[in-house]
Amino acid sequence: MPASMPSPSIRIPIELLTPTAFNQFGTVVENPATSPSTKLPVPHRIPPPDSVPANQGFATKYLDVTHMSNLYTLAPSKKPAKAVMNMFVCKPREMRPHEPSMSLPSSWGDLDIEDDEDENGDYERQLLDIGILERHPFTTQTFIPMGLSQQDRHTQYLVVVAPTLPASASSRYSDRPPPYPTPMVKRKKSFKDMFARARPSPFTNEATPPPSLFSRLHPSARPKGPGLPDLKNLRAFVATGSQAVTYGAGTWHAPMIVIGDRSIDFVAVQFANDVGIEDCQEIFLKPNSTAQEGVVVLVDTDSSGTVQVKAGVGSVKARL
Ligand SMILES: NC(=O)NC(O)C(=O)O
Repeated sequence: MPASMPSPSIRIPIELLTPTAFNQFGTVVENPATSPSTKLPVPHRIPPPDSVPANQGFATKYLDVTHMSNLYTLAPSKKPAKAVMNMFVCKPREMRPHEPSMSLPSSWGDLDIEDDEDENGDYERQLLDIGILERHPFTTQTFIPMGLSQQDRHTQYLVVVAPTLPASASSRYSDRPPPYPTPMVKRKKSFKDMFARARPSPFTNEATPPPSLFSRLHPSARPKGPGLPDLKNLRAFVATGSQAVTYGAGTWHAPMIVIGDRSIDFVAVQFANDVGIEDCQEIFLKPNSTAQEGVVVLVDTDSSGTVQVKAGVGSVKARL
């Protein structure tokens, strides 16, 4: 893994965190009955998880609300992982004042980057520089905020994620790729075994290859591939205190970002084996020589400090 990669000058708008919008990166855990997503048009909703009555009728139990994966059996060290819960107490980030720039708008979503005022002219736009991304190739990671309500408008958090570039597009930055889970291919010993892998199979009617280890995982929990982050398609979502988020294994993400008045305590649930490069891989984003700035999230807040949604579902005058 290179220590850094060149980054374009790019400005990212903020979107509403919804299960559908976050789908390719992992899952959003929230109460389906009170989720802001219930107000979205039907095509933007994901069916709620199955539920059953529990606790003698005093609870509704939603089943399998997020999908965890432990892929450490594929790690080079073979050191087994254990399930861990860590706590991250995340301080509010410093931002810099807005200034016009020649930076490109992100290639995802519509964005009028000059639109920084409401009808009363009292929105404030600030700039948040994203200088590092990280991923956990062998595990999902779930961040659960504590003590923050859905109504809290003075403190919110951002989830910043990037798709993964194809490995071929990443090779020019790296000679030695860092460890990444790849399904093991067992060596076949007999001709029968070798032919059994041919498709269409001479021995069965199967026409499709056997399912890989990853296809048995929920799509949100599957590893995203060994490549570097696709910075041009980076996305930034604003979450409320009633939402937890699970990053799929290997999803490139920024360290948790708190916007507002106070720290947020998160419990983070994941697997870990204490081998540094297998647990966490980081990459620094260095603006390239011609870039005026690097990767920047545009953070618009109203007079109460509420982060405004500027792209994606619910962006038109949307409020969380
Ligand atoms: N996401 C975040 O804030 N941090 C991590 O993922 C970590 O494991 O350090």
